[in-house]
Amino acid sequence: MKIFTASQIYEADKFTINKQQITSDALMERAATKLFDWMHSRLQGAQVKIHLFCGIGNNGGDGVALARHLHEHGYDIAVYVVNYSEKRSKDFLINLDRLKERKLWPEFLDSDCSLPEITPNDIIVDAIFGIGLNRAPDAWVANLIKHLNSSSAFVLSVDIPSGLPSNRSPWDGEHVVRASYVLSFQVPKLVFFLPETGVYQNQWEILDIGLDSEFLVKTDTDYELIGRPEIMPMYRPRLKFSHKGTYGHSVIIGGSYGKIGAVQLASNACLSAGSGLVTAFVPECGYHSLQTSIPEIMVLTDDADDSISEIDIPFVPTAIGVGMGMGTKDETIKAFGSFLKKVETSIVIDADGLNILAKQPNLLKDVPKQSVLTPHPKELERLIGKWKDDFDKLEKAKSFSMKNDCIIVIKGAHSITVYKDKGFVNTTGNPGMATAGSGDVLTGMITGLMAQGYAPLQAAIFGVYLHGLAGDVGVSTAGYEALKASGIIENIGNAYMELLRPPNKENEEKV
Ligand SMILES: NC(=O)C1=CN([C@@H]2O[C@H](COP(=O)(O)OP(=O)(O)OC[C@H]3O[C@@H](n4cnc5c(N)ncnc54)[C@H](OP(=O)(O)O)[C@@H]3O)[C@@H](O)[C@H]2O)[C@@H](O)CC1
Ligand SMILES: [K+]
Repeated sequence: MKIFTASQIYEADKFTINKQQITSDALMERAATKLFDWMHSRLQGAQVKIHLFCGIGNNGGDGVALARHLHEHGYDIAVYVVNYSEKRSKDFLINLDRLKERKLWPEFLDSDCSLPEITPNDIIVDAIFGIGLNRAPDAWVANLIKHLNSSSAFVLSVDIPSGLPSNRSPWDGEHVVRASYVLSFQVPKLVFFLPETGVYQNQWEILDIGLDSEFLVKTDTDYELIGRPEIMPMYRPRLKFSHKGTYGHSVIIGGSYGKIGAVQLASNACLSAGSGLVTAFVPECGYHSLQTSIPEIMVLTDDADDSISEIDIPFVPTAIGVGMGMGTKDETIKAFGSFLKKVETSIVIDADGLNILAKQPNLLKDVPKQSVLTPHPKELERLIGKWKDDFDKLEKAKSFSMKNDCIIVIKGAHSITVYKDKGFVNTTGNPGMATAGSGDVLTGMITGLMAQGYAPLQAAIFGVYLHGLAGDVGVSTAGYEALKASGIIENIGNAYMELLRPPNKENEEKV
């Protein structure tokens, strides 16, 4: 699903009004009807107090129109107009008049008003600011937002939590509505997925307000949300008349004394992702543990006992994953440098491989084109430098990717795979996956996918999705705290099955 910017949404708005020959008021009515239907189907007339806080723009207009529907269906509502500007929008005013025609008089809030009383059992509808927010809210509006946040009531935000800009971090985090739920129109907003701005909403859902599909299909976006519909077409089914050679020979390079487990996890994950053959290349000290823990893989060892000093692979691997647990000793840096000079096809670089590149940026020129880099936040910072906020981080990652022709997987709650000027935002995964070795598993999986013929960008996007899905299946039995990296590997198979399960299978079983 495409993630549009605010200006693209405004364009879609105009395009729809023109093409469908409707008024902007009719579009607002569609939005308000969808909001109402969502609430009504859940509340079914319950007499819970609903406080609607409406701004004076179109977000406020949505709120005022929703208030009318709620009133007509007998809900117990209180409407407040947050009067932060004289520039009221046309459709806001139309809907305000409709309320007044029904003898409903909102309370107008301004800088010297008293704050409405709200109890924890009430519901707040937050329609103060939408995607039109372009500066910090005035102090009294900020104060109102803080009051809403401290109420403990359920907060339903319209389109986007008020006070949260759609293209930058907030001016002050305390002046943003903390939404229990966001009903966002037509398309998700990028801020929902970034670590600094995602915290302002607990859950979000899209309401389809019928923005024109021609516009939505034809318009290119900088970001795309990756869910099952985007992943399925990438899947490469296994062929009946195939053998292990068909699915490639992966090599996983890494490990040092005390950190052989990282290679074990990556190799195992590589195999479970479907690589036909897997060879691990480790320092001598890793030989026995690898041979005994994973009988399916082959092991090559470095002459040195406790860290890598020379990388010598006596065949041409189909795919290579390198860096986990490798350390950054001088001889390892040297070995990694000469390895990069020899290798020709795209590789996957993780952990100490990335730390070495950060220490010695001159090595970047030898990294094969379209290699996949899988940094966690600290490793990313070492590579691309400090960032001001999440948006700056994405821009920096994009220019790094552009300059070095590499794919960067920015790991996080919603990992974002960046290639040149595009970002692919993942939707699977959970906090249980914030555990030792989870990243090694991901590197192994992406390598295993590349071995099977997935192009590097696809391997990264698909691998991140499958890794998250394996973690999601894993927590269903292990729980968040007990899920381990090896538990993620155990569920890679289940994740494939889940991916391939027909969407209606569950229903069929119930019949
Ligand atoms: N296409 C769609 O999907 C549809 C969208 N719809 C809805 O429209 C919403 C966007 O509406 P909107 O453009 O009127 O902006 P909104 O957020 O209500 O702000 C109002 C105005 O406030 C101003 N302003 C900004 N910051 C400020 C500040 N700190 N303090 C004081 N003032 C400030 C700024 O005006 P300015 O003063 O800069 O001229 C801004 O224009 C969208 O989120 C969705 O809910 C639906 O109706 C159906 C179709
Ligand atoms: K809002």
